[in-house]
Amino acid sequence: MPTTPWTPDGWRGRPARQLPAYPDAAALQEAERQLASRPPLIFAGEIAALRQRLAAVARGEAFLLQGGDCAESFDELSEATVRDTFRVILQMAVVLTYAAKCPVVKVGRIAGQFAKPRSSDTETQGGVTLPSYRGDIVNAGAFDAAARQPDPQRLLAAFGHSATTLNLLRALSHGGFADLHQVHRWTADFVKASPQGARFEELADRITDSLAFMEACGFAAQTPQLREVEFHISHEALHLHYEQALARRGENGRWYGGSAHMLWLGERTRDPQGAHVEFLRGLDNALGVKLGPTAHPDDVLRLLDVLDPDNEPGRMVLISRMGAGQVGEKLPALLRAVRRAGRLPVWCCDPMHGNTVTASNGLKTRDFNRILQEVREFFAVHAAEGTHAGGVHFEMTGQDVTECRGGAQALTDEGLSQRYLTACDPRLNGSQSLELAFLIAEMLRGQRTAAPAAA
Ligand SMILES: O=C[C@H](O)[C@H](O)COP(=O)(O)O
Ligand SMILES: C=C(OP(=O)(O)O)C(=O)O
Repeated sequence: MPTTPWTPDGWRGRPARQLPAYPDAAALQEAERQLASRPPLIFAGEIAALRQRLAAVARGEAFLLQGGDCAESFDELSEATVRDTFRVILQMAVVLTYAAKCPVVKVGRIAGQFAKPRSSDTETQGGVTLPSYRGDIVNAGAFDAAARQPDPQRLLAAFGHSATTLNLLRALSHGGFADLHQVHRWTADFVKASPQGARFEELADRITDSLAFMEACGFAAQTPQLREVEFHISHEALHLHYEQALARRGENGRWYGGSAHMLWLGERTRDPQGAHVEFLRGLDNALGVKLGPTAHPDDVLRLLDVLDPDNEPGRMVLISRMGAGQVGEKLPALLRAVRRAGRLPVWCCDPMHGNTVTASNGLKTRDFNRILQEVREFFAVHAAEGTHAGGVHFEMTGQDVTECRGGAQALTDEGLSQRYLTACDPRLNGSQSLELAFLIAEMLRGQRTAAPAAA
C-alpha cells in the first residue's frame, strides 16, 4: 500500500519507462504550461457515469466493447476516419447487444491514442540508427533524423487533434447519426458486399421491424436510449508529461485525468513501483491494466492494492492479452487470486497484442483465427471458473485496410501491402471487426444461457 500522499508530479521521482528523451527541456516545460491552462477534454461527471456502467459489467449485467486505432495519426484525422470507426463500433455494439440482451458499454481507443510503447528505443535501416517512432504525440514516423526527434509542440497538436475528434464523436453520438432508426445507414460500402454486411442488414431489418412495432403500440420513438448513444474515450496513459498537464481537480476535491474517460497502463508500464502506476493511482478515472503472460497473481493483487485501495465498483478493468494458446494456462490463477482477494474488476480480453507476428514480406500482422481463438479461450476459462467474461478490446478501424490476415476476406501475406496504413500495429478492418462481433455474439449467447457468474 502506498504510504506517501499523492501529488500530480509525484511520478517524477519514480523510474519512468517508455518516455521520450526531449533535447530541449525548456520547450517541453513551455508545452506543459500551455496544456495545463487549456480546458479538460472531459468532465468528472462523465467519469462517474462510465464507472457506474463498468460496475454493472463487473457484476455480469453488461458487456464492455473497447476498440479503435492502434496509433492515431495527425495526418489521417478527417470526418471520414472518425465516423467510419465510430459506426463500426456502433455496428459491433448492436450485434453484441442483440445477442447478450444486456447493455454494451462503448469505449473507443480514440481522441487521444497518440503515444506508443516500443520494444526498442532505436530503429536501424540500411546501417542508419534513429530513435524509434513513439506515436504522433512524440515524433513522426518517417525514417529521417528530423522526423524522429521528439518535439514538445506535438503535445499541443495531440491535444488539438483529440479535441477535434471528440467534438465530432459527441456530435455523432447525440446529433442523430447514432439513432437506432438509422441502423441501415451504418454499413460502409465495402462491408455491404461481404457476408457479414448481409448478415448485419438482416439484423438491421429485425431491429427496424421491432421499433416500428413498439411505436405502433404507443411507445415513444423519441426516447434518448434509441436516439443517442453513450460513447466514452480512452487511451494508454503513457505520456506522463501530457497526462499530468491535463489532470484537474474536480469539485469534490478528487483529481481526475482530463484527457479521457478511461486510461490504461500498458504491459510495459505496469510496474507497481514505476512512474505510470504512481501517477494513475491518484486519478479518479476508470483504469485499465494490460496483463500479459508474465503477469503473476501477486503482481495483480499488488496493482489492485495500489490503484484501487478502497475496492471501488467500476474502477478497474483488467485486460488480459496472453496470446492464443496461453489463456488456459495463465488466466485461471489470476482469476482465482483476484476473487479470493474479494475483488470484482471487469475482466476484458485484448486478443491483439499477444498475437502479433511477422508476415513473409516483413510486415507486422495478426491472424484473424488466432485473435478469435484467444477470445474463445477467454470465454471458456471464465465459464470454467464461474467468472464473468466482461469485455473485449480491439485494435480496429472502420477503413478498408489490409493489415490482419484471414477472416472471410481471406487476406494473405501477398494482399497485406495493398492498403497497409497503420502507424504501428496491424488493425482489424471494418469487415473483419463486424465478422468478429458476430462470432463473439455466439459466445455471449452461450454465456447468457449458462449458470449466473459467481464473481
Ligand atoms: O502497440 C503496441 C506496441 O507499441 C507495439 O506492439 C510495439 O511494437 P514494436 O515491437 O514494433 O516496438
Ligand atoms: C501497447 C499496447 O498494448 P500492450 O501494452 O498490451 O502491449 C496497446 O494496447 O497499444
